[in-house]
Amino acid sequence: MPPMNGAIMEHDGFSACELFGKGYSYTYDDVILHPGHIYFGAHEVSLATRVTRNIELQIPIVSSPMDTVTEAEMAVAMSSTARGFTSACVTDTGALGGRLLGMVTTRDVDFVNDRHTPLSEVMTRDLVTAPEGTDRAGAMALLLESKKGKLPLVNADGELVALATRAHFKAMRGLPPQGAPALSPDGRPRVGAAVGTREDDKARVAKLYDEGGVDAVILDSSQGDSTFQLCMLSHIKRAHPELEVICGNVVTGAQARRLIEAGADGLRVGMGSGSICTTQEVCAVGRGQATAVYHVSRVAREYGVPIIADGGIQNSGHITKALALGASVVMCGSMFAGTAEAPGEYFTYQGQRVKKYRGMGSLEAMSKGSDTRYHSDTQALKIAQGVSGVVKDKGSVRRTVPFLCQAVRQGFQDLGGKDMADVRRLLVEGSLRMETRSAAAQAEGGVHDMLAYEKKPW
Ligand SMILES: NC(=O)C1=CN([C@@H]2O[C@H](COP(=O)(O)OP(=O)(O)OC[C@H]3O[C@@H](n4cnc5c(N)ncnc54)[C@H](O)[C@@H]3O)[C@@H](O)[C@H]2O)C=CC1
Ligand SMILES: O=c1[nH]c(=O)c2[nH+]cn([C@@H]3O[C@H](COP(=O)(O)O)[C@@H](O)[C@H]3O)c2[nH]1
Ligand SMILES: [K+]
Repeated sequence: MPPMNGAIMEHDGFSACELFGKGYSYTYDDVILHPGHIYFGAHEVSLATRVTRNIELQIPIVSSPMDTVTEAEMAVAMSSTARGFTSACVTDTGALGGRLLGMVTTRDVDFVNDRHTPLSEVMTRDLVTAPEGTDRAGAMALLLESKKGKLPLVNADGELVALATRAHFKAMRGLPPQGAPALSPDGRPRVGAAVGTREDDKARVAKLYDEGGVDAVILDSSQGDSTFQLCMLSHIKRAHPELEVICGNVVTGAQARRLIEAGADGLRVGMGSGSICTTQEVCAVGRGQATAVYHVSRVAREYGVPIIADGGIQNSGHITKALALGASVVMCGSMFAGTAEAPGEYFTYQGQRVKKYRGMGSLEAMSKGSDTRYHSDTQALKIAQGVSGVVKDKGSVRRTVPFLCQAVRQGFQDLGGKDMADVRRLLVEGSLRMETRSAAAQAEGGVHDMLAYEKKPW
């Protein structure tokens, strides 16, 4: 049971409401959270959350919709599902949960030239299966024994519940446990896509929804409180009422309220906080990210709308702070740029293995693709709001993300919050205490007085 919180009685530190009401713009490093009381193990902490009103995720981390961060490979890895598909299970409903009828692999279709051949004519019906609940070790043993590549898991009624594959187990060797994938009720990996707010983006939304089967779209603007977003939002809600719409970006309660009242199912928070962003320098607008997250979350919570803290995340501590200050999800660009799953090839820069990372408002990105968004095809002057550069090789997100999540679980444990709702309760009732750090306190909080050291996060 959570204990009575002594911190309030001690009047130590400040509640978020007190700290963020003082007229300063703070970011994650300015603020330090006070520990609460630990009464559970870190392994008991659940990070399950919502990214929109109706979409649940198993972990509170998503990758940025940027052309040097997220394409198909990143999306597949972030949803914690198997890489690539060379086979398909056939069920009587055409979906997970239906009765398993057979399986089609490349061996069944390699020499079938008529692409209209029904799967029922070529599929393998005589399958080795395992009962629902078979664990990883059991599935691997069965794959070894049967010498098959695929092992469908079925329940007592013969309905498909999962598929274990040799390729997946091989790919996962040496990686930490990946956690449960984020799936829709019919078993598809959850996916969202970013769109603009111009007339031709309506056709893109229709394609994404009808053919791509996306669960959510993000209206992707630096300043989301615009007539353009309100028009696009109302169009999507009329044309595709089932599609969840995330609006943004916003940094104030007023912006948030207008978009939520117009029907936004989620909000993306952050203006100029990104590692590649120059918006605050160029346009003079934005907000310190911790302050932005807190104030937007206060308004969004009134409506039960989740918010995404977007930009400026540099470490697991920043993720814990963003979630503790009211975000339901964090969005990372630079953390995931330079990973194996990010688009682009590695190359050598000053002796280091690197990949390209660039802002979507950089001159380079504008002249490739996001060009027409800025009307720069018809206007002579291009004003960049981002930079283009390189980041170091960061390995695989399949390694990074499980460690980040474990670090956040430990952060939640230190705060005394068992899950997102618990941490939210601490914030709202004011028992989550915090204060700002002086420059010297920030230096003390980092590594100091070492002649040489290696900083290995995990
Ligand atoms: N989070 C952040 O701090 C920032 C993010 N970015 C990223 O850069 C990219 C581009 O952002 P934005 O420049 O804000 O893109 P945007 O497409 O929202 O806006 C580009 C320009 O087009 C105008 N516009 C949009 N819809 C219109 C319509 N229907 N009719 C006429 N004009 C219209 C806008 O007012 C703006 O001047 C996005 O990926 C965004 O996430 C850029 C700057 C800051
Ligand atoms: O001012 C900006 N100019 C840009 O060109 C730009 N491109 C992306 N973004 C935003 O930055 C976020 C990623 O930030 P991080 O690298 O810090 O994770 C992303 O998720 C975006 O919100 C931009 N902001
Ligand atoms: K910045």
